[in-house]
Amino acid sequence: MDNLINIKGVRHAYHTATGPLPVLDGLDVQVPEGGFVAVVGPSGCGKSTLTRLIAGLLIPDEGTVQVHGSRITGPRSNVGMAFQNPVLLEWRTILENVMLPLEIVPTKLSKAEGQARARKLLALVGLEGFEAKRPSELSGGMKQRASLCRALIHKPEVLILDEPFGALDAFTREDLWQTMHKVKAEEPFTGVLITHDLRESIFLADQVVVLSGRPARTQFVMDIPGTGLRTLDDLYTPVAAERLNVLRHQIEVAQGRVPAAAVGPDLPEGPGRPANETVTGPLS
Ligand SMILES: Nc1ncnc2c1ncn2[C@@H]1O[C@H](COP(=O)(O)OP(=O)(O)OP(=O)(O)O)[C@@H](O)[C@H]1O
Repeated sequence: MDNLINIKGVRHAYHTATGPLPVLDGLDVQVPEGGFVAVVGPSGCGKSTLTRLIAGLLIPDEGTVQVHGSRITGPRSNVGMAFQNPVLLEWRTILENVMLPLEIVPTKLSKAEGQARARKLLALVGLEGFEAKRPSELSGGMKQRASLCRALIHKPEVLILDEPFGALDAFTREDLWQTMHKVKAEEPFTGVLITHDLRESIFLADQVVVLSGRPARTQFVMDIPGTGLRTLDDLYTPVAAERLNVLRHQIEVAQGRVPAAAVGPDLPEGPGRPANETVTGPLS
């Protein structure tokens, strides 16, 4: 499968009042068309910076960021984004909030088609009947569902999710994970998920990329084989437990709490074994 997103050898420093702050130092991430990659790593290592690169909001000092083979040179409209804070506009209904990108991003959809699509997406995430409500009438989880619909309304080439479930309670979060699987089946997208939750990463993504501490490089890549719907039971299997162990170990390496050379937990043999669990360098 061709890579829709191709990030190679990216280095970047922010210029701050106290001098340059190197944030990325050898970032390699590839996302095939229709793929869903989760990015995990220590706090402040540069995960959100990676999303800005994909959205074209930041041009790297070195290396390349390509989408569909074209180098990104500026902000891109064909990206959908959802964040930890859903930021819905109180003076608009939920339906109008979901339709907002259609007023900003060039689209071939008529107003009626846009409205029909917004209604379809809201029904898909379980918000049928809430179209005329205001954001303050919705729970945190419902707002996040609406935010997801808004991110998808214009059929973006890439969906970027920056910790969208981070502020939700555990049960609501798990509900949203299952909704995400449903959405992906009905409205296929190419996605990049930033998360601190390793369970979330292996439940949702088909590849997990671990970044090192800042300045971040691609430290470890784990494929999560198997496509299609996953159930929460899949998180309680021995294979899932081993994957979480391996990822937790990699995070400890990234945090500098254990040396990189330390031997990680063993992975089970068999069909569920991640394809490249021993990869400790860049993807390429
Ligand atoms: N515009 C900016 N100017 C200067 N420094 C910045 C800017 N944006 C981010 N930083 C710094 O760059 C580093 C990486 O930030 P980034 O938000 O990408 O990390 P993160 O991995 O997403 O963090 P977290 O896990 O805490 O959400 C941090 O030290 C942050 O303070």
